Amino acid sequence: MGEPLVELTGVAHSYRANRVDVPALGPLDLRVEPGEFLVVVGPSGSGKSTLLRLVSGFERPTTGAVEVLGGPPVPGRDVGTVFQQPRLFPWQSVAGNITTALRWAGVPGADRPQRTRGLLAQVGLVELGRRRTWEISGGQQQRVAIARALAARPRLLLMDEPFAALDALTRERLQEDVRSLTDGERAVVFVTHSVDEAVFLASRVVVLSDRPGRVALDLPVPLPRSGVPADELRGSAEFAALRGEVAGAVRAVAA
Ligand SMILES: Nc1ncnc2c1ncn2[C@@H]1O[C@H](COP(=O)(O)OP(=O)(O)OP(=O)(O)O)[C@@H](O)[C@H]1O
Repeated sequence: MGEPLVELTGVAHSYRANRVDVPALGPLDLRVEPGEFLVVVGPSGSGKSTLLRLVSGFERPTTGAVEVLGGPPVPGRDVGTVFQQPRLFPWQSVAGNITTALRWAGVPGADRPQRTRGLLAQVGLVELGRRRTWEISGGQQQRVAIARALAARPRLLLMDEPFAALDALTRERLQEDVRSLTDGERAVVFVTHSVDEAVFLASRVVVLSDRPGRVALDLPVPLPRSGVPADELRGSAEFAALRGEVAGAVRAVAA
């Protein structure tokens, strides 16, 4: 095993609300290696978003240590993030949103047009660069959000229920595209409520228990990551078996 991209050691997090500590997550240990597509599933309120906030550095753990790339995470520097809502700038074009992200990432002005075109191509939106963000569909907006998150070439991509607001067909198409976002270098941590989505996307699924979330199941998903059509994969016996195992764990923690 190489150097982990993410390492959580004895991490627990509580929020303080109305003078009461509300335990939200942990204690838990978790490592994410380069190339992993980790999908986190768990009941509502089990601390999934809290986990992402700790990894992105927007929140510090109450106890334990969070390390990203070997040190404490610096918000906005180490990771790209995609949320449930695309959060695009409506006063900019599709391409403009991506160019702005490149500028924030410190990419020199002369390189930005070419990098913008490359990112548009990567998310299948070359034709739509000049449109305003309200002139494209919800699925296309979420593609722009993904391109924007990739602008800084982050080693780690965090995705917090990014497809929850999309229709089923659009959601499946985006899942097929997003599945290939990991490579030997990059890892993805993806949060969802959907067991099907988890098994389709993941190279590994973690199921969190009810609040405060702890690791109830940590399951490798050894499905092929290329060369098999998505429909065939979703219809396979291996897929069904893994889905059954994850669904069983989700039912058990919810009971
Ligand atoms: N800023 C906050 N202040 C107080 N409590 C909070 C805060 N943010 C989250 N919580 C509480 O911490 C717990 C975990 O919240 P979190 O949003 O991480 O869960 P989640 O698993 O992402 O939930 P969901 O699936 O519903 O999005 C919940 O009980 C929530 O009410």
